[in-house]
Amino acid sequence: MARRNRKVNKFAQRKRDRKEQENNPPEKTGEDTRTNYDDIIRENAVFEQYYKEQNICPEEEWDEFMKCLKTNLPTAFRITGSKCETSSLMNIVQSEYFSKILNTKMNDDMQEEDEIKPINLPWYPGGLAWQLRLTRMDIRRNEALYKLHNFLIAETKAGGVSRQEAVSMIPPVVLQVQPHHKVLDMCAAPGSKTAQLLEFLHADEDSMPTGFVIANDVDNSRCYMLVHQAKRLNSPSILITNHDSAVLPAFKVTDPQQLKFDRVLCDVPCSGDATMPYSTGF
Ligand SMILES: C[S@@+](CC[C@H](N)C(=O)[O-])C[C@H]1O[C@@H](n2cnc3c(N)ncnc32)[C@H](O)[C@@H]1O
Repeated sequence: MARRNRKVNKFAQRKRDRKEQENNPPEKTGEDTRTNYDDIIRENAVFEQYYKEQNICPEEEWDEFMKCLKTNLPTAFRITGSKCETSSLMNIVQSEYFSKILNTKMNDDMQEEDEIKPINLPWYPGGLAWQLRLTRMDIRRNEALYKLHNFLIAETKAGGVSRQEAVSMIPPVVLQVQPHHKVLDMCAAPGSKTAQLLEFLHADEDSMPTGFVIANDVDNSRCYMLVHQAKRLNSPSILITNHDSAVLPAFKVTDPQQLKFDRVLCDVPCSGDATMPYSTGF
């Protein structure tokens, strides 16, 4: 009962905060120095030469390939939290924000209506993941998008929403983590996938998971991002370690003596070359 009351109070407070933050975006720390991709890299001969030498696409498709690399990625996010919280938040997102966006009359210089339409990612468990095009220009010019943007920032901070590219959401879904699983996330920072693993671990709300997630990263400063994730999600079922995964020592436990994992995620660094959009700041 006490737990339920705490949830209700927390939700009522969040509702009040949400109303306030909708019109007042959270303060930004420091000057926003982010720049559109086109302004950062107009031409990069070395980059192009490198990829041409890999022969990754026929010469006649080169321009199309480069155009594709320069396309801004859509904004994608997941609704997180307990079942009761996620369904309430889903209702709010759909009734208060998406419906207003869909009813918005688009200006001539904005994106086409179809492009702005929020898309539910059908493969994500519980239908909790969404994707939409949310460019800085549109946020500035459209009140419904501006409010959604502020809402997403506030909810991300509160732990109700996690911003994550759709493609990055796939590996933890495929792993099918169960509450009893012992999970190792070898290259975990900043922790988007760790957060998903934890959410799947806590899928049964009536009992605490018997499994856990060990989230490791070689970079000490990035490990603090993992600490932030753990605090944000309020889970006691995570252990953060700071080690080179290539030489990760065996974890000694009392019974059995050496810890064996049910699931291992190894999300090694990539070039990032295919994802060079500009950010909306969310
Ligand atoms: C692609 S990022 C991981 C993103 C993360 N899985 C997520 O979803 O938020 C790669 C991470 O691997 C870490 N890393 C690189 N070499 C490593 C190593 N030898 N051992 C452990 N972590 C390593 C980097 O510090 C970086 O944080």
